[in-house]
Amino acid sequence: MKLEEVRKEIDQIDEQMLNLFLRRMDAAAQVARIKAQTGQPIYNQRREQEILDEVTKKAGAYAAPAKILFQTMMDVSRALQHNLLGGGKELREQIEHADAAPLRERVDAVIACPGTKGSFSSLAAKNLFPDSTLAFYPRFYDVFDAVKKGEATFGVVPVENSTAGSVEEVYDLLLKHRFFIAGEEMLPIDHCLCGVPGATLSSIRRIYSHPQGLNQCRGIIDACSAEAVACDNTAIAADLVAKERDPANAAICSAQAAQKNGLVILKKPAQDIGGNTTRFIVISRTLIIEPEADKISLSFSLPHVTGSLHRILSRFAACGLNLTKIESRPMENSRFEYLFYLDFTGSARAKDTLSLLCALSGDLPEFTFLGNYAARRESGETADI
Ligand SMILES: O=C(O)C(=O)C[C@]1(C(=O)O)C=C[C@@H](O)C=C1
Repeated sequence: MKLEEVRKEIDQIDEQMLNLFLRRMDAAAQVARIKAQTGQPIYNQRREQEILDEVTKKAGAYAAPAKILFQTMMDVSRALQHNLLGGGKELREQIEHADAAPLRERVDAVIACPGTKGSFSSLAAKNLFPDSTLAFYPRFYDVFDAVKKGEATFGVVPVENSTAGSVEEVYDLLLKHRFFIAGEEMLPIDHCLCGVPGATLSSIRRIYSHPQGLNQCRGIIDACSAEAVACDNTAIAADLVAKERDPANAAICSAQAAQKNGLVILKKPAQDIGGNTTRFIVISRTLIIEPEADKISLSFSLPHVTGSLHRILSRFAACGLNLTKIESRPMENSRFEYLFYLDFTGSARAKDTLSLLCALSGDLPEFTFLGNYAARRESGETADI
């Protein structure tokens, strides 16, 4: 057979398959109506397993891909049923009625930042909320606590760095509190190695910073043969070095934090890799979706079943949503079970995306919509505070 002839055959098969798929979806819609009348749940694991067992038995050499195909068909069938029965109604209402006032205009807001004046998070907060009041808390934990208690309207915390990777503690706190993400900022991070006046590169024996700062500046720590000492925050490290007045101590922090504490800069930039950039997020107890929001964050858990993550991701892809970040974190009180955290490009107000989110909220264990906000593609300026 010639290529053109085989392709003709494929076209015919596809047409038949498409018609059968449409019939299958109509049948699933009928099942949804019956389930609504009889009060049965949409997901029926036993029925799905029976179908998959049958497919595996009959598909011979193609058993594995046939299973993926049928499992995907049942995923979309369930999504249709959720939508028909108004699944995710609460989420739909929440998104449709979300506050849309821009962050920059919230002059009365109090912004919780980790560390002290000069911390990188506070520089990011100043860019995001130029006219708001900043309040400082020692640790990321305390920032989340301040937002939880209502002491602060929002919190600004780092989530990932281009050299050292994710700030796992912040992901864990976010997944624990299930706060919304209302915005993000990216900052070029130029670290300084600094000490008290009189300190030199050869007098340094201990270097204090947040573990992220230490990880981004391994080269200079090794060159000084110094001990790396972890602190809650880079600006707190600067404060500590200033108070101890020992020329053997140094901090890795921002130039602003060094200046504020009267420290001298021994090396700038102190980081190993150029273009060092950190991404920060704004955490909020209430859902805020600014008009230009184009990034969606969510989390869910998944059963340990072959292809379960792949199937979810393919549903996002089918909606035209591009995955920009995925993170898995261990779930509390369960061994080797994970919560997945995902960022996608997209607007939750777009019809198809909203339908997908609503369907997933009824379908996925522990599903949480974490927000829709304006993605930053370029680094912001490092503000002076
Ligand atoms: O048979 C059902 O109960 C259906 O809702 C149909 C169907 C399917 O698409 O085959 C969809 C969802 C259920 O989890 C099981 C099967």
